[in-house]
Amino acid sequence: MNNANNNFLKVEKLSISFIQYVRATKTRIIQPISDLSVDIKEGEIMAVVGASGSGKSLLAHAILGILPGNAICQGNIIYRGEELTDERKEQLRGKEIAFIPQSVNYLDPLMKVGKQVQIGLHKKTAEKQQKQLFAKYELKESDGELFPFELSGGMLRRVMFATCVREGVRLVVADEPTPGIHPEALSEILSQLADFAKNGAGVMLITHDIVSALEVADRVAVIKDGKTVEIADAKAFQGKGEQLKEEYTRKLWNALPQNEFSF
Ligand SMILES: Nc1ncnc2c1ncn2[C@@H]1O[C@H](COP(=O)(O)OP(=O)(O)OP(=O)(O)O)[C@@H](O)[C@H]1O
Ligand code: NI
Repeated sequence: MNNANNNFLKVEKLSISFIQYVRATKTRIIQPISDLSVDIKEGEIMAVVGASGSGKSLLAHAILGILPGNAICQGNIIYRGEELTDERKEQLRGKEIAFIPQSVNYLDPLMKVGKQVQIGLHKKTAEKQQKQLFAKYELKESDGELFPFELSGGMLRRVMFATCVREGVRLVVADEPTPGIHPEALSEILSQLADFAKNGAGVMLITHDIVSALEVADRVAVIKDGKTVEIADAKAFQGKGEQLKEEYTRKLWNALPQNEFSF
């Protein structure tokens, strides 16, 4: 591995705190992320797993530069050898760095979904490309004329996926892209992520679904209470987890329904 590749994306000792107003005059600080480090190489899929509330979405939002205004973010985020400043994040967001958000509320409620998928595509070919993307994600052509509230959760998720398939994408951050997706579309989404990686992009796949993630991930970062517990090769998730370093990771692995009875 050369140096440039190692420096593709490096999140080092990230901490995120929020100032909360308890009463009119009193404030307190909460720190959901305190010591989080993760890195992604070019062409690699890094799964980020952890319980609800462990800080996965905040990590994604920190990389994208879309944390709420009252968040205090410390630590380093290095992208392709350079500090990812707020300004840089804004420049790259939706272009080199694609985001599939966890909540479908990120879609514009007042814009037809077909139009939303056309944003960022070359004007001349946008409509054609959007239709191809719809076909790829098993959306009907007529669905493009619908507003977000007229689509099911699974359909919305597929629309969001289509919005990030763009030429020139180098980093894809997908925050729980698979819930509510039926099995065929799920494998399509996983293989799309694998395609991004094959084309040289780095992919961060945030998910609760370790089993699906392992189908495509190269490594897995395990997050607990805003800290990195372990970063393991996907291959280490087998048997009873003997190759995993941390007790917490082994427990997570062994608690999966298909592993529970393997003792
Ligand atoms: N704007 C905010 N202000 C205060 N606390 C916040 C804010 N956003 C998130 N948090 C807290 O930070 C913690 C981590 O939240 P985050 O959304 O990153 O969790 P997550 O791992 O993505 O969970 P899930 O799997 O349920 O999506 C939670 O305890 C949450 O309450
Ligand atoms: Ni989340």
